[in-house]
Amino acid sequence: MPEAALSLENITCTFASNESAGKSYTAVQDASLSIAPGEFVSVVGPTGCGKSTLLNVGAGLLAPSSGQVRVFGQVLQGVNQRAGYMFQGEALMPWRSALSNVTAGLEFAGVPAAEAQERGRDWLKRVGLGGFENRYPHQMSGGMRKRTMLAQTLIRDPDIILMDEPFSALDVQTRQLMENEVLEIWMAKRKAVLFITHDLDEAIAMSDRVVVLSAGPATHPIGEFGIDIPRPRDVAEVRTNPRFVELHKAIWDVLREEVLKGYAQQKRA
Ligand SMILES: Nc1ncnc2c1ncn2[C@@H]1O[C@H](COP(=O)(O)OP(=O)(O)OP(=O)(O)O)[C@@H](O)[C@H]1O
Repeated sequence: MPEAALSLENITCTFASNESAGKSYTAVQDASLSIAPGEFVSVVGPTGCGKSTLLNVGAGLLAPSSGQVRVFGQVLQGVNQRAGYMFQGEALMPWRSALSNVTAGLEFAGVPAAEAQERGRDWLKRVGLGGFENRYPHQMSGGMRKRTMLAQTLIRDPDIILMDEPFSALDVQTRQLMENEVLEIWMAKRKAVLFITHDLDEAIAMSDRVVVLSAGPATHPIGEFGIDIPRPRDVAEVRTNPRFVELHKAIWDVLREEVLKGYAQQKRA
């Protein structure tokens, strides 16, 4: 079997409880998940189940209580340098222009300013923001800010792309445009992607494989579905494909109960 780009092996994450001293909460328990080079994998699960926790472990931003992460076969220690991470919220620096936000990672890595700027302009064009280099985050729409974040994530050409509900704050049309753009970029580069979403339609439309997580506590994968719908795909059109409808039903059968459990837990909390 070829070496996985990213492999989470028997990950458990236990946090000290913020509410009651001395108590702990095991968000994730014995979760294993691996992504092949070039594979697009989505993880879906009920709200609060531990999706971001798993992604943070894969990014090397959170050390698991037990288990290990391998990146192209090497045990991960510290931050995952082969990965680019696109966060759920707004992560642009308000005092920097679009261009300067996009080039920040290159600057920090010591790339000469002229080269960084050239690559930055090129990436801004690729995400449809040519001509908006000098806009500051507050002068951009939500979609433009997300495009800037996408360029910021991809400019370092990471081998692994980690995305945490990157488009959840966008309106449906902008969201579909951006999903198609991400697919187009991914088709050209074929990097390993771990994509977190609570939106099953988005997961199926984008992915090679969809992994379903159980409701927390002690979240772990409970189902895995290969998405055998031909590419290239248009995320809006693919939804009417009979295979899409079939897969949606099969995955929802597994996910539905977990969503209900997650919802009941949130109401109790
Ligand atoms: N640093 C922390 N300390 C304590 N508890 C935490 C910490 N990080 C996460 N948790 C808890 O772990 C659980 C999983 O959180 P996580 O953010 O991974 O869920 P999620 O599935 O990404 O949520 P959402 O769908 O709302 O984005 C939650 O109950 C959360 O409160």
